[in-house]
This record gives sequence, C-alpha cells and structure tokens, in this order.
Amino acid sequence: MACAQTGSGKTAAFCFPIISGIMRGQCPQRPLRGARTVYPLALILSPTRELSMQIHEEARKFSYQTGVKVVVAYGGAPINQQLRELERGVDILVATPGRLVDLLERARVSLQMIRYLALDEADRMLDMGFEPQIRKIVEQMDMPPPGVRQTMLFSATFPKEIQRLASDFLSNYIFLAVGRVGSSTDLIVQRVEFVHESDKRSHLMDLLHAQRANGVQGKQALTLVFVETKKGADSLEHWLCINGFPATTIHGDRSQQEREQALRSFKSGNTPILVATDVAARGLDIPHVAHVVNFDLPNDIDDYVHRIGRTGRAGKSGLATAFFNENNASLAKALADLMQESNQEVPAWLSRYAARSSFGGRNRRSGGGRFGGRDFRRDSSFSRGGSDYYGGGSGNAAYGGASGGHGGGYGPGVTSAWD
Ligand SMILES: Nc1ncnc2c1ncn2[C@@H]1O[C@H](COP(=O)(O)OP(=O)(O)OP(=O)(O)O)[C@@H](O)[C@H]1O
Repeated sequence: MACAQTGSGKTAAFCFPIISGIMRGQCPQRPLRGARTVYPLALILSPTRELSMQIHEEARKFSYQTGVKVVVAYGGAPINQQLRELERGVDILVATPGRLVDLLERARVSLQMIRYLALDEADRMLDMGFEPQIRKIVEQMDMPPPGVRQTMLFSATFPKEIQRLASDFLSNYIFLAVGRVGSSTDLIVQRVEFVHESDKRSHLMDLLHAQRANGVQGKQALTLVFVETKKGADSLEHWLCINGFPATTIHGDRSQQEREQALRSFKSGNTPILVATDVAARGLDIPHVAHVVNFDLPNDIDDYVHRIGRTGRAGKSGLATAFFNENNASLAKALADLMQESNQEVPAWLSRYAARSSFGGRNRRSGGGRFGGRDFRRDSSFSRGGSDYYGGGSGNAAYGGASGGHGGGYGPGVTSAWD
C-alpha cells in the first residue's frame, strides 16, 4: 500500500517494478497461444477510462524497446479493436474494471498468469462504486492468490476504512507513505473565497477576466473548473461560451469520443477552460494546468485533494481556488486543517466555520488523534488477533515490527517518517 502526494510520480513507481520483473523473466511460462484467450502477466486497474489511457501511454514509453507488450481495455470504445490488440500479445494489461469483467466473461482474458496486480487510485477503486467489481476480478475469477501475485495499491489518499478493505487483497504487506497520507503538496497555493450560490458565475467570470489580463499576450491559462453535477457542467460550459470564454466539458453523460475530444482540446489550449465533474478529479496528468477552481466544493476532503492535485504537478507550482458558502459548512474543519498542514493561509472566517461546524463521515479526518491518515494497523483499536501485523517481527519487513528496524518502539500517536 503506497501513498504519495498528487503529481509526485506514482505511475512510474508501480510501472517500473512490473516492467523490470517481467524483463527478468520472473514469470511462469504461459500456455501456448492458440485458443483466443490471452494470459497477461500484470494487470493495472484504474477507475476512469481517461486514466487508463494515460497509464497505458506511460507504461508503453517506459517499456520502449524492452519487448514488454502493454495493452489497454476500457469501456465506451469498440471492443473489437481492443480484442485485436490483445490477440497480438499482452504482458501488461491496463484496464477499467467494467470492460475487464466483460473480457473475462467472454473468456478472452484469463488472469491465471497474473504475477503483478496494481490498483491505481486504490481507495477509489475500493469505495462503494467499484468494490463488487474489484472483488469479482480479484477473488472470484482465476487470479492467483495474494502471495503468488504481488499486489500494489497506490493513491494520494487512503481512508482507514478503505485500507481495511484493501488488506483483504494483500498478504504480509508493507505500508509506505511519502509525506502524510491524504495531504496536499505545498506547491499548490490554495485560496478559499466565500461566494453565495447565486454569485458563483459572476465571481468565476471575474477570476477568468483577471487571469486573462495577466496571461501572456492576453491568453487564457489552462483552467479546470469542478462542479458537482453533469447538468451543472453543461450549463456552466454553455454560459462561459456565450460570455466569450472558450470552454468544454467532461463528465459521465458524454460519449467517450466527446470526452476524449474535450481533453485534447483542453490540453492543446484550444478551449483553455474545462468544466468537469469528479470523473476528471483523479490521476489525470495534464501539463500546464495553471488553475483549479472548485466552483462546487466536494463533500469529501479527499476528493478536494485529488481535484486540486490536477495542478502543481512534477515540481511545478499551481493555484487552486474554492468557492465556499453555508452549504459547505461540513467540510470547513477538514479544509482548514488541510490548508494549515500545507502551509496555506486560512481565512479567519473559515476557521470560525471550522470551530463551530458539527461534522461527521469522511469529510472529517480521523487519524488516531493526529491529522492525516496512516497505516490503519497502527490504530490501537485495531486487532486481528494475531501477531502477523504488529510486533510479530517475522513479517512486515519494512517496518521490522513495532520495535524493529526503524528506530523502533513507536506506538500509536508517535511521529515517525512512516506517518
Ligand atoms: N522522476 C521524475 N522526474 C521528472 N518528472 C517526473 C518524474 N516522475 C514522474 N514525473 C512526471 O510527473 C508527473 C506526475 O506523475 P504521475 O501522473 O505519475 O503522478 P501521480 O503521483 O500518479 O499523481 P496523482 O495522484 O494525481 O495520480 C508526470 O508528468 C510524470 O511524467
């Protein structure tokens, strides 16, 4: 289980070991091809089609001239073309869960030879929407058990309850966190502005005007605007266009072709404003996104972390502006904590909201008394009734048990580099 901030390069972190493992020939002989079933050695699952496409492109670059074959399969695109690609041979299959289940049910893909399984955006993959499909793929098809395969879970956020679920897919695993789990990078300047619902459009317009005026040769910098609903996305896009701001939109009701076209047009700068729902919140690595606007704030602080993480990537700086009003009161505490943690200026009015808000659920951070999540096994209330998680000494090599290789002896609540 690995956590590192958005834009820090997690894709390479799971692709290189897989490619290297396959190149070292540490995988079993596959059945002779003849039947139409293919037997990939590695499977990388991701929650959105666009993210699968991006991982595929990256993995192909990383495996250039290695002979390792990477194929992608995702929904909304013709399956026949993907089947033809698969028939040409596949070592690493990058897929979205729905399309993969389809391929498995058609017996066109077998997971029997999988030695590496990576779940990108693992917490999203295991939350309510995807868990049944992931369980089916990992537990009910022909995938080898944990231990035979190596399983890697990556995300910038990892709520405890999802960690707990994820541990079903792992055996004797290492929890590796770079920085605090769920924190955002301080390369992103975060601003929160109090804006009533009815003022949001004119406020956005002011921001965009100012941005254009400051831009090189009056050019609009790439701006990603997050809204809560698909309808809201279409309507805001329309309004921006009629007001002279070239915009496009990406959300789940658009055809795959339209989604891909929107992304291309945004990346190229032809339509420098992209209005998006959460479908674009995770993983997408679009160079030069200067500004992320949370026109509607999400209910979950982790979603906020992923959204703003579309800027400030790979060591570059970025700006994120959120429109906050009474409707977002339940997020106030988590938002103020997050901002403080990443050295941002927290407006006094937000601190007041944070102080008086009553909150619950996932918008509240729970980290054993400290802000930021960590390995849930270190929560004193967690017990699996065995010594294999903590203090056993034999397993868990990276930790060396609770009193082992890293200075030892730290209990819950004690700071360590692994927090
Ligand atoms: N060692 C490196 N040097 C320079 N650039 C890098 C390096 N590693 C990764 N990058 C670049 O950093 C960018 C972000 O990487 P990546 O998309 O893997 O981030 P991530 O950690 O998966 O983010 P997210 O949590 O948003 O999915 C990419 O453009 C990638 O090419």
